[in-house]
Amino acid sequence: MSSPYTLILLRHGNSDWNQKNLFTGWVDVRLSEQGVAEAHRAGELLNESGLFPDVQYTSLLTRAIQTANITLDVADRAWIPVKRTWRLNERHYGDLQGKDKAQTLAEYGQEQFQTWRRSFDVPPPPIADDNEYSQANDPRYVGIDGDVPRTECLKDVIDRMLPYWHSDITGDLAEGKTVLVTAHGNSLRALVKHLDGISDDEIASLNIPTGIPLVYKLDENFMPIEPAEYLDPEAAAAGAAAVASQGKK
Ligand SMILES: O=C(O)[C@@H](CO)OP(=O)(O)O
Repeated sequence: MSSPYTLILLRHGNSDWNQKNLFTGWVDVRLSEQGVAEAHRAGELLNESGLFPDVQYTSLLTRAIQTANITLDVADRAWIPVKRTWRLNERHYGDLQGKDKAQTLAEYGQEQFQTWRRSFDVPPPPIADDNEYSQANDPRYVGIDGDVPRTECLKDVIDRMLPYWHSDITGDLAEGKTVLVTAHGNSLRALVKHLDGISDDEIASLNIPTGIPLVYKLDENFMPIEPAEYLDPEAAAAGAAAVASQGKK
């Protein structure tokens, strides 16, 4: 058997705060009109490729949930089981949550801005619990394992996401299910880093576009047999470049 397992990764569609160029993290914003259209297109791309998800994973954030719902509806798979976990949430952006990316770049300079956005192990300053964009008292996180984060770097995301990959997602893959994971720019960067064996330095230049399914064929160790493919490679390249240049507008 050349490709036992199929995994599809999908970053949520463009959100209201992507559109406004604000650091988002765990702030629960909704899809923009563009994001809704991207989620539709993602469903069409699944149809065109003959891919049929058997189980859906999402974060606890509305933009991922909306994307999953729309995509599955278009793909005529709205009936499949859905599993939601905070472990797939976007990286908590600490005190940057709610701040304008262009203003932050102008205020702190390119090096600090890039360190906060893309370094492996330097988190932004923590958010105060009384900040309007804190999740310290958000009822959806009651009972999560440990405290609600006040900030996270990519390494922190890997540390909370990968155990779930091993405990839950690979279990569904092992049963031969086609798994669709609808999550976020940085939680998916964390998973792609693991799957593609990307170094701590090189991951800085990897950006994931919104709304375009990325398909992995995995072996029995749940590692890629071949490079993953975006279902619309041209749009994916343009989308990734746009993410990389955020702040410069
Ligand atoms: O603001 C965020 O939460 C993320 C994703 O939108 O942004 P960035 O690409 O800057 O990590």
